[in-house]
Amino acid sequence: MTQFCLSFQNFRSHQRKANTSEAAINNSLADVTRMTWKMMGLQGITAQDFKTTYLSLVGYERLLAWFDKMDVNIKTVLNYTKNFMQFMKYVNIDMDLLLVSNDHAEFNRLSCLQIHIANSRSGLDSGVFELHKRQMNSKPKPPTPAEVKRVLAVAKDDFDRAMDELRKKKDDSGLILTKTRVSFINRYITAYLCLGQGIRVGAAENMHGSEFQAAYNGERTLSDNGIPHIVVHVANHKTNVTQDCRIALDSYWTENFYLYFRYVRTIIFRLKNATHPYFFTQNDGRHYKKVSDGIEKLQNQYGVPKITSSTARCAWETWVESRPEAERKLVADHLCHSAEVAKSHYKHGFAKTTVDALGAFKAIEADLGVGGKGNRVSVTVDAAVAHSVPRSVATTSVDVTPVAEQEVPPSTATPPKAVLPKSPKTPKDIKVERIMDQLKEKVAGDIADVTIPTPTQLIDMEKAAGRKMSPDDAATIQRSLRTLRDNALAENMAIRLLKNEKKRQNVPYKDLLAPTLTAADLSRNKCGVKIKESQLLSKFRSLQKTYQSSSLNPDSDDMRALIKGQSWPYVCLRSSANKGRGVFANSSIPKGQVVCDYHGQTISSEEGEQRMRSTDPQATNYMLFLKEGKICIDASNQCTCHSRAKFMGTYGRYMNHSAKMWNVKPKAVDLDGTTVVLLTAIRDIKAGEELLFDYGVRRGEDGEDIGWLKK
Ligand SMILES: C[S@@+](CC[C@H](N)C(=O)[O-])C[C@H]1O[C@@H](n2cnc3c(N)ncnc32)[C@H](O)[C@@H]1O
Repeated sequence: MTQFCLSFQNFRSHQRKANTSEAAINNSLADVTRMTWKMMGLQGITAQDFKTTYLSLVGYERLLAWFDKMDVNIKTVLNYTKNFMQFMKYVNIDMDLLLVSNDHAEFNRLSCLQIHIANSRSGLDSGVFELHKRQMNSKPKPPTPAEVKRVLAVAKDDFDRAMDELRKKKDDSGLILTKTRVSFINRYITAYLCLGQGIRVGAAENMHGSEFQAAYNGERTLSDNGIPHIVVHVANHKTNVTQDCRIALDSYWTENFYLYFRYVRTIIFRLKNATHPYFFTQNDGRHYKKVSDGIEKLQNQYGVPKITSSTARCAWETWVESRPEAERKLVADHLCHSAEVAKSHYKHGFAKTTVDALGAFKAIEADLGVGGKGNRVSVTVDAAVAHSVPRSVATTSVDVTPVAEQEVPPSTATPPKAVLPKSPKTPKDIKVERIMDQLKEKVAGDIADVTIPTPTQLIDMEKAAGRKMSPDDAATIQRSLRTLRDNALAENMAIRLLKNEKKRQNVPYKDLLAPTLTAADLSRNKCGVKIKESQLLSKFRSLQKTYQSSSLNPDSDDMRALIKGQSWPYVCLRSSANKGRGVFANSSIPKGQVVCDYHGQTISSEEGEQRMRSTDPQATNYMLFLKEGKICIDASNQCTCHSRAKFMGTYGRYMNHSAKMWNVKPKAVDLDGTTVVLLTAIRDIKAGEELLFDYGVRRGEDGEDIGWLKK
């Protein structure tokens, strides 16, 4: 008891020196006491008997098992262990004073315990990290800058054509612009500003005609990127955005802005018999209000991914997060972020208040290369994309209802956060991190110095400390010490398991050893995580199944993210003549590419048939019967992995049938215990083609003739 109290005092005085508050010290000590008493309780030791020697490895392992059994929140466990580890440091200080000279074995024993706790703790840490990673992977990711550019690329032809018509007019007499045209031109230009230049909604709306005119007349020119462009300063605005902004226009855009200014605006004004100071106006001559609406219409019309200017900014912010400081600052500048916002997003504490996105776009584009870089499914943006949408769709008339005056965009004072924003660290976080770093260093140093004792030596040490240690416990300690240092043991263990599994299942060894498996699983072991046999084996089995059934690795984080986020890059939903909705290629698809998945509720065939019987035979049918395994995937009802709204938008359920012209084939795979049907292109598919697969049935449920089933 004396040693324990002394350590408490030591702990207190050291924490006070580190300026930790009394409340925090008391909290830590409460954790330590709780943990120690629990360890003792689990070993059947009463408080009266307590000595440091009872802080044993077995007790600690039992404690972890107890946490497990009680389903204690992992963060609580981390907290307890953190405090316990810190405390142990001070026990060791005592040990230095009291034990090293007197009781070498006790000192060694406690060192082993401390290392073991560090080992488990980093295991827990990486567990939390894994969990976080999995959660993040299951979230839909923001679009990449390359995807942002697609919005503009797809509609560019139509825009150029519209502007060409304007260009051909010598004067504006007799020039007639339909409302649809005006609306489209407005949208395209504002989309360019919001998406292409990263200007927040609101800023460009406040651009004055006179500002553009002044710039056009040569008041301001700039060519610091080697590309001549004019810069329009937008200084006078009414929104609560606090920055001025600069819009940089290359010659292409200067001319298009001019055409807009010269013809589109004047026509609108003449129609409405009004004058207006603002550069952008609606069809009825009013100030162009809700740019984000316009952008959305453009995206709907052209069937390109939904990107608002805020998600465009998210894309930049997310992308730039992993970039060097200077680049982060550059993007913050270009995105017009205030110092405050920039600080919380990128933590560099400074942002200019101007926009010169052309430079940023060029710099970042150069860096991204074709199709983008980074951890996302990339979409290649090339000229082909611009032609990828059938003209019939492109010329569909759009709703040009003027946007109501009061539809002011939501406050732009608080720009949206990047998708993976790191919340600002509190002083406490920083302190905890520092302490943890110190501890890690200490532990790492200890490991480097400690010669790993053999199990026999460990048993002897325990004997010297007046305790008994079983050979199993000794082996556990040794293993935990070794896994901290290298993977060899864990690797051997895995291979041994594989070999046993091979014998049990009587399958070729190489089929079990999936290429990504050992690397991914064993690398975690660098953190000292013990491999659980059961986990390893179940992973091997599911991998084995999925590898056999698909050429693409379905058991990959990418695949999970695609399914969860339904971020399949090659497809879009459109209406299909006489068939309801259908899935279409939004760009050319190479043969062998998995285009999307079909999933829903997995039920038995019998249950599926029963459900079919109880629904209206005329209703659209979303049941997919798989001969293999006699199961049915019911995609009319919500799956377990998506919300109802999200599930209704999953692509596979909208894929139509063709018996003769199918271009996609289904393949069932097992993904984390759920059957998912992956749909793979059987040939190169052109942009705009409808994707079809053979439902495998030629007659109706009651044997009736159904024409489309045979085509
Ligand atoms: C899995 S859903 C396909 C999506 C469906 N088109 C929709 O809009 O929800 C299957 C249903 O689509 C329709 N369908 C599929 N292929 C078709 C085709 N080739 N011709 C006509 N209708 C078709 C049928 O009504 C069928 O029950």
